[in-house]
Amino acid sequence: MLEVKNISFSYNEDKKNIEGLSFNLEQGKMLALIGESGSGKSTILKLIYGMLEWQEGEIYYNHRKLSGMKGNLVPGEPEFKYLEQEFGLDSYATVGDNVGRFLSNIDMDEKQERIFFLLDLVEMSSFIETKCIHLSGGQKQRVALAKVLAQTPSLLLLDEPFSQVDTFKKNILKRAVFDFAKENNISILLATHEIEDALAYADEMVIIKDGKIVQKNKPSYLYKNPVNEYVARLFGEINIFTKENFPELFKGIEATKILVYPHQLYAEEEGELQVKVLKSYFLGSSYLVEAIGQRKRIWFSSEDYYAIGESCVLQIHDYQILRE
Ligand SMILES: Nc1ncnc2c1ncn2[C@@H]1O[C@H](COP(=O)(O)OP(=O)(O)OP(=O)(O)O)[C@@H](O)[C@H]1O
Repeated sequence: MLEVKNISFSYNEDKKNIEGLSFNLEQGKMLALIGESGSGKSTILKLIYGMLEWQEGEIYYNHRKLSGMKGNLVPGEPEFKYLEQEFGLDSYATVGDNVGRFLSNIDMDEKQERIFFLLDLVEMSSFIETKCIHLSGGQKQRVALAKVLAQTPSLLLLDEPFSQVDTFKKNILKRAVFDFAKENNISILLATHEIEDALAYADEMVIIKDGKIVQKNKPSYLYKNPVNEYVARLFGEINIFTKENFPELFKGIEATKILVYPHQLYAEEEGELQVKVLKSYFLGSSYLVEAIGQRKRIWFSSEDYYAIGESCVLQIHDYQILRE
């Protein structure tokens, strides 16, 4: 179990980049750190890995207090692996050599087998003899993933691990990596902008803003109960209605601000909200329709296509109350 207790950290004296951060991560589980760019996700990974020195608080791993940067001759906790945004590969070594770099040479057949297994997992086995300098960004990222998995770490710190992998490969790769981690009881701390990764795979999500935790809970709980607009907006195109701007929508609703996801707004014969369509985005099984009503942008889902300029009336079928 990883226990982060009340950690604060500043790069310089002007401001705290991380403030009073506390969370736990049980062995074999996945926790996703989500937040806008500059909120502090990478800094948190670097602190836990031991590449930066925190000024306040404590971090424990399996009840052992981590001493951070000052406690290790070489930065980095030995049982942890960190996949940074820059990948950390040796460009002039082959793909196979990069993945096998820290594996034992005692049994060379076993080593080769392990390298091949991991490259197969990330669908890069045909590049085993290729020098990394000749790979694309997405291919490098896949090799880097195989490399951090090579020694089966007990905690994996991943910073935007699929950012350069194309959509075509992304889902296969995510499943392979996250399933491998589950089967091997590897804990994952994942920093990402991609909310879909967190929703589908994370056991818990920690939402970060300006170095502080805004909310933490299971993905399904956060989706249904975001504390404020910042958390709600992480879930994509949403509608926030205030009683002040849309009083007609608040009949029978005891709140002053509500969140309505696009799939909770239906175009119907009768409704409270008159809108004009700006654009329909085809999503495969449905359309996401962008419209304007009372000078505000409104998003709703529809099975039908709506043309630009078309008018329709929307009805709220469900909503979430925003407390802040
Ligand atoms: N080496 C550094 N020196 C000074 N300030 C830094 C340094 N690295 C990051 N920061 C600042 O710390 C804050 C958090 O940065 P961090 O990289 O952790 O954010 P992030 O959430 O990972 O962003 P992104 O999603 O863009 O990677 C930002 O305000 C950033 O400008």
